[in-house]
Amino acid sequence: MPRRGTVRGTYDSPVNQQQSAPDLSRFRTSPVSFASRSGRLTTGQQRAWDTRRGFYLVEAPRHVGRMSVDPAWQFDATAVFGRTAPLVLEIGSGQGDAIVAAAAADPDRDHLAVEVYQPGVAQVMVRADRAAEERTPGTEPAGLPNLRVMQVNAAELLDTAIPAGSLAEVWTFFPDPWHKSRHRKRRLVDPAFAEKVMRALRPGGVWRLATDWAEYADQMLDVLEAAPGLRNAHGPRAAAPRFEGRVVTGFERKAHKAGRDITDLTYVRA
Ligand SMILES: C[S@@+](CC[C@H](N)C(=O)[O-])C[C@H]1O[C@@H](n2cnc3c(N)ncnc32)[C@H](O)[C@@H]1O
Repeated sequence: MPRRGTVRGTYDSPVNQQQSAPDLSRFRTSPVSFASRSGRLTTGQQRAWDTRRGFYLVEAPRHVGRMSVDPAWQFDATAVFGRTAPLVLEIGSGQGDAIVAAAAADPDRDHLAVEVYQPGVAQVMVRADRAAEERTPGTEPAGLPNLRVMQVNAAELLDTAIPAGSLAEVWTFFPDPWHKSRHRKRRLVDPAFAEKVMRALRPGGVWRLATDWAEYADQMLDVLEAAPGLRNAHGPRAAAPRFEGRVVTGFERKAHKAGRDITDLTYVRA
């Protein structure tokens, strides 16, 4: 039986925390790639959360944890965006730097940011309204119509909610490295996760990754080169040139300061 503290730290908090006798069938049995943390929202983030989540946030019914997705639920891109267009999904979008810039620059594609950390989710909304306002200064921000955000575990979203073969691109920039050996099992990019991404990508769809941990880059290469149905766009075990849509974030700046190189990777679904 999992100890409550262990469950919260490694497996995502249960949905039914308020029950005095929790239903343990609704606890996760495998570790998640994120730490269960509740950050304070800034005033601007709180305002965006209160007033703009009706527009930007796509909510999914939960299953075994606060960030889980009910396996019966389906993401319907046509209903969400009101049109059919190529869809880019960013996993662990952080503060939304890359996905908001992409949505603002490319109105012909739709964009879905997936992030578990609430201040990050709210910051996507703040940035998106700012980008929309820059496009049409002086008007009340209607927002970026081709951007939405979800606060869920991306692994579950990809597993069951995203229709097979529906994504044009998946981005995974600076996934948490979990560098202590006892935490390695929490790394996002493993064979099971690669299988989920592969399933969700359309044929010819592209998975872009970046990391500043050389040893995680090696793990990514081991996993992705062995993944049936994925092909390295630049040749076996080759790094990709820096993806120009990958906006420089604090993670990259910190890595450079510490003398770590960034590895970009690009894989194409056969
Ligand atoms: C190191 S940060 C990088 C953020 C951003 N990609 C960047 O480059 O600035 C990793 C982010 O992934 C999020 N994350 C980790 N596991 C996740 C998961 N399973 N689903 C969604 N978000 C996740 C974390 O909350 C964190 O914000």
